[in-house]
Amino acid sequence: MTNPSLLILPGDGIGPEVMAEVRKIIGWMGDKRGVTFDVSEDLVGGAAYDKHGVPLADETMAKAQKVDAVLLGAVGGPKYDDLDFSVKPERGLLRLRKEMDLYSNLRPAQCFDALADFSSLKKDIVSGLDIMIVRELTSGVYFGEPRGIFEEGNERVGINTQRYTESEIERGARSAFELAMKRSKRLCSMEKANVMESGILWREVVTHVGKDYPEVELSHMYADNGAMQLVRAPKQFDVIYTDNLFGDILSDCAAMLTGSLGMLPSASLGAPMANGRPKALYEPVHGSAPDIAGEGKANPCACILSFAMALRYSFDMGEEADRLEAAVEKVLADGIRTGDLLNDAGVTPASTSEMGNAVIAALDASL
Ligand SMILES: NC(=O)c1ccc[n+]([C@@H]2O[C@H](COP(=O)([O-])OP(=O)(O)OC[C@H]3O[C@@H](n4cnc5c(N)ncnc54)[C@H](O)[C@@H]3O)[C@@H](O)[C@H]2O)c1
Ligand SMILES: CC(C)[C@H](C(=O)O)[C@@H](O)C(=O)O
Ligand SMILES: [Mg+2]
Repeated sequence: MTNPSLLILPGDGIGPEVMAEVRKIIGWMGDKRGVTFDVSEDLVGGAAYDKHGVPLADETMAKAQKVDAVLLGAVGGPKYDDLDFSVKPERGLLRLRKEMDLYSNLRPAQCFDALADFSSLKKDIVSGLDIMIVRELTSGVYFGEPRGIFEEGNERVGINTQRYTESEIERGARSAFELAMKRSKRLCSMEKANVMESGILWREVVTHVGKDYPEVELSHMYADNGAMQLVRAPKQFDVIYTDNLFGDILSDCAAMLTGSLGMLPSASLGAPMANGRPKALYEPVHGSAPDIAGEGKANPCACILSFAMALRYSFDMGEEADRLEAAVEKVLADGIRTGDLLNDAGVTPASTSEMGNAVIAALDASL
């Protein structure tokens, strides 16, 4: 049997720093669990632009299409702010999502007990929180045409188009309903049907798909209210299904419920490949964090937990994923924290690599 294959794209800023900790875990799995991955590595984002003049080389795209799963760190940074839009680092990530057709983006927000005190919200509001945002990832205003900056009379106009077909809404909805079936059978769909035609269609299609899942309790909410409800009473939600842009914003918002953006993993899944595994890319929800890049301060948990999602969703290794998640939880419970999870100036934060080493020690202790 061939080993499962992984393409690692560390990217920019703190991307390579947090990915180094995932590499340690991949090594540990080979040494201690007899699970070996065929790992290749390549460039994405600004790092790819520096070498190839594009944020994702065609060869890298082709490799991503072939592997069982892609792990991505983060892209972007101020160095690239003035680049032409077509070669900005973020375009590399968007190309991967679009060409791999990764339409279902799972962004879980789970508040570990050890961090309940650390959230900016009151402990009883977030403690025990475990929600899943399903973000449609390959359409909507991120990709709709027409788009661009055009001359209009004596000024310019910037245009982006929110566009959704029924089938795009439907396939994402099915993935959200399937997840709801495995969880507590509650799904809340968020759009703005009060002001957007695409929102009206969204609500209709999701309602229609819901007829195939009679056990799932479906509700609808305007996305602005959804943002407010997420900070008012987040535990009312289980699975949330929403569009590309609302999902981007709502998931950053949900991140703070867990204590830090440095805690939120994600899985971007597409249709099954010939081997039955879904096309997949795993990445932390956070970006390249230019304000702390290069200082060894980044929290690697989001990237490590993204790898745990890869074990679960791409490789059917649910027990190994549970073990890794439990190891992260133990490290946090033991009080080992990077700076984003500390507010006591008297405590020295763990570095990125100390945090990764602590996870390895917790994994060792779990055997
Ligand atoms: N998936 C991605 O690659 C991705 C996601 C979001 C933003 N970006 C890009 O990253 C760049 C910076 O964007 P931004 O500053 O708006 O968002 P960001 O997520 O990079 O940072 C926001 C804040 O959170 C902190 N933070 C983020 N991740 C952290 C971690 N792991 N540990 C500790 N602190 C962490 C940062 O220090 C910063 O203060 C931009 O170029 C943006 O386009 C990329
Ligand atoms: C970097 C950017 C393209 C990306 C997005 O907007 O989708 C990011 O914010 C995310 O949340 O993954
Ligand atoms: Mg985002």
